[in-house]
Amino acid sequence: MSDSTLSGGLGVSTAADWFSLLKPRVMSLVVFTGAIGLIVAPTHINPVLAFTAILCIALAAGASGAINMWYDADIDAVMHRTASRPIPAGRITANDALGYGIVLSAISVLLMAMATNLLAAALLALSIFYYVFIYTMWLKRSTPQNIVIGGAAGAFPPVIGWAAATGHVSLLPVLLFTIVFFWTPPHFWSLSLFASGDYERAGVPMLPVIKGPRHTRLNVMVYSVLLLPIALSPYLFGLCGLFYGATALVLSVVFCYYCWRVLTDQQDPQGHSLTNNAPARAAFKYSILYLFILFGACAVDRFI
Ligand code: HEM
Ligand SMILES: CC(C)=CCC/C(C)=C/CC/C(C)=C/COP(=O)(O)OP(=O)(O)O
Repeated sequence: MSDSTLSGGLGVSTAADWFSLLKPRVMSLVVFTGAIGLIVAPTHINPVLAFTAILCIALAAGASGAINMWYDADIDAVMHRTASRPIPAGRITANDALGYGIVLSAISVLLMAMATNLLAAALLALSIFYYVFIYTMWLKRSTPQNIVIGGAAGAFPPVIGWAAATGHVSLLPVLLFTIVFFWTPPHFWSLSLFASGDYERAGVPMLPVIKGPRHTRLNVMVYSVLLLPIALSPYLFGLCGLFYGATALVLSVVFCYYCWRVLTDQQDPQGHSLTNNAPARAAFKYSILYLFILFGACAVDRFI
């Protein structure tokens, strides 16, 4: 426990506040995809080192989340969804969060280098750099394509997991990267359809704010269709078996259906939802289930 002061007032931070700076719920899926990258790699790695590598991915993802919250404290304070986070609520100072993020980032990269290899550590450092500098500091506030380009940061973990186990990168982890890359737009733009008021208030140029809901719905649909063959590609390239292929097909067709519901949601003439964005909320929830099951199937496929 520690006392923290922000210009707005005095707050007392709890361990839960420090934990929440790591964005644990979002990061759980990031860490899961990283763990799967490690598990499906052909090389056997000592279980203690494997656990350490996964811990490093979790630490790095969390640390970059804390640095993101330091940088974004101004917009987080304006958005309803984020206003109660520890920095805007005044329970942790922005500087403390920055120091925490930097220290954890350094520990994660050094520990990864010691426990596994330099390639995994370098990729881990690159993903922190990408999320903090490319997405958070540069793209997020400057272009509605922010999450397409910036989303690459969240796609690195399976490659890092694979590299930690093998010391190199090959086709399967690259395909897993590509899956997360094409999954991110329908995941985030579904959410942005029902959270666009927040982004508009904060002046963040997310797609629905700049191009409107109709254009965003179309993009959600297009990316879900593009994702279908990409999700199937590990099977089509012979790197995963029929179990994975069938799971990917069913999951992806269902995802396309959810996105179709987003596209054809009842709308007013400006394209605003008349159903409180029920289809977009459903597609967002499903997107998370989709990636968990798809990556889970990839691992199961290796062992059957
Ligand atoms: C630039 C890319 C991305 C953006 C902008 C984004 C944005 C968001 C936002 C704003 C939320 C709502 C979080 C909240 O209310 O606290 C969310 C939820 C979530 N995201 Fe993403 N996301 C991105 C990529 C990813 C990636 C790559 C993953 C994992 C591989 C992921 C996993 C999740 C999960 C699991 C949740 C649900 C958290 C919960 O249960 O509250 N996201 N995302
Ligand atoms: C290993 C490693 C470093 C992985 C990086 C993980 C990563 C980049 C995840 C991206 C997902 C994410 C938290 C987006 C939040 O966007 P936002 O910051 O705009 O969301 P917010 O409005 O909730 O702050």
